[in-house]
Amino acid sequence: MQVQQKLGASRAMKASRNVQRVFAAHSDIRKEAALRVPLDKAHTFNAKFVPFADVQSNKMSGETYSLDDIVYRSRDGGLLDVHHDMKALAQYGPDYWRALFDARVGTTAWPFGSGVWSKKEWVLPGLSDDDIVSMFEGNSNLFWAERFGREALGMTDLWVKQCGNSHTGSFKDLGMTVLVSQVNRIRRMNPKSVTAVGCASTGDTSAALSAYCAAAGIPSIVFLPADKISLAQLVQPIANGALVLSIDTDFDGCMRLIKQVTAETPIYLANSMNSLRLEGQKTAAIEILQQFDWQVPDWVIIPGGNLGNIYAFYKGFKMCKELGLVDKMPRLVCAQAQNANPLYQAFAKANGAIPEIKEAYEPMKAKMTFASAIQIGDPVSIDRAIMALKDTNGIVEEASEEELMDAAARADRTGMFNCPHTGVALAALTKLRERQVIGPNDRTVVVSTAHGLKFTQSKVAYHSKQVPGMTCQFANPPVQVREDLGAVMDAIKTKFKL
Ligand SMILES: Cc1ncc(COP(=O)(O)O)c(C=O)c1O
Ligand SMILES: N[C@@H](CCOP(=O)(O)O)C(=O)O
Repeated sequence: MQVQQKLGASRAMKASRNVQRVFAAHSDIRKEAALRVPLDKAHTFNAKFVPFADVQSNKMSGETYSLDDIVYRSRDGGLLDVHHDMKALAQYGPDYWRALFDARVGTTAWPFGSGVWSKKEWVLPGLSDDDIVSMFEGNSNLFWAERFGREALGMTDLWVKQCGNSHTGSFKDLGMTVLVSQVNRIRRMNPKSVTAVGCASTGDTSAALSAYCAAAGIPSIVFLPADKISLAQLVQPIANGALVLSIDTDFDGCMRLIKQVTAETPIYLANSMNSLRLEGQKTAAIEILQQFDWQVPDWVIIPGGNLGNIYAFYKGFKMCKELGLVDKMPRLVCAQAQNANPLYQAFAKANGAIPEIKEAYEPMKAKMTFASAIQIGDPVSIDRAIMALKDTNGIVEEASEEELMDAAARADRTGMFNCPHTGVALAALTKLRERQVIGPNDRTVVVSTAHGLKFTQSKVAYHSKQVPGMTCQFANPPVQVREDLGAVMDAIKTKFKL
């Protein structure tokens, strides 16, 4: 044991040195990366696709696919998962991995300046650094929501992980860098294999896909439900040069179509049904642990739509536990909008008994919600989400339109600028605090999934009190004033009771 610890520590020091930039006479950081001393020539890390059912049952059937294969489903039509050689990773010990990941944070060394690729050995270990398409995504801030926690919820240890403070304004960048990098490799090996990359989207996936494809010079195509996404989201793929199809259906309809199109053409599927995406998204969980100096929070609350992200978080936490970087798992909460809540309905029907959720589950027709990016009635990753909840003693909670808008607006009053989906998570937290499920001193992380600036239409409607049937109790409408000192002074006196 001691020998392993010693080995771990010396390898960790070596690992830290490995991160340093080579500062050759090149201005190109890709070339610098090629000159870097390899981590360990002997390493045998590798990853492949396996049926998700094998992961669920913890029994490998022997059905596997290379990550270079264009395959989204197992032989029996089930989901796939990216399976890492955990034995090879375990040879290096927790000190090694912690030191390596910590040493890479915030560098400009290619590709480790990215929060995703700083964990490359756990993401896509076989990918050449040169195939990576990255905008140094990740490393998002995790901040102490001191005033909101204290005043609104009586909490001392509330944190918000700002995954929306990212290149295209949502957590989707984390998954898209991985997927587009892998496509880049596949196209390099066989240029005719993938003509374009496509997705169905409620706005954020399409923004991330089109940006990463544009960075790599790969054509992209996005299927959007007409009139159901925000203007800021719509303009992103347009600006990045994607083929934008605005389709007269909802997200679930777009998803059905893209599945058919990608099954019949050399268009590669970029939705989270493709498990490559989740390999990038899982790094946000590892980052949270790293930001807490490898301490595990009690709760992590995640807004859920297509339900890939909750599984990605679970997988990130689980890998850290399995490889000994931490000693427990947080409890996960999936927060859904009441108007698009198939998982919540099943959870309620099963009286919270997670093993019974699958039987109780029924897809639904999702209704309009301000949390438009999670207006999804038939989530592709339902089985993945159930596994994540089962293994973490998880909970599902819902938020009505008024609850989610109020929660976002109330938290905004303490300096945040939340998207409605983060509002769903904050409303779920409020309910769990009211019922004392989450305690006043429990360390709790709310995952903020998108930037509020992508959803200004809903905020304007709320603050103008233009939402039918909603009190908008935290509205702060602008005061219209004439260009006149007296009128200005009156407005100030009224507000501050001068
Ligand atoms: C802003 C935002 N929050 C939350 C989600 C939910 O993530 P998932 O679909 O992985 O459950 C999505 C996308 O669905 C999203 O775009
Ligand atoms: N909110 C998503 C919906 C699609 O989810 P995905 O993770 O399966 O791509 C979006 O922004 O499109």
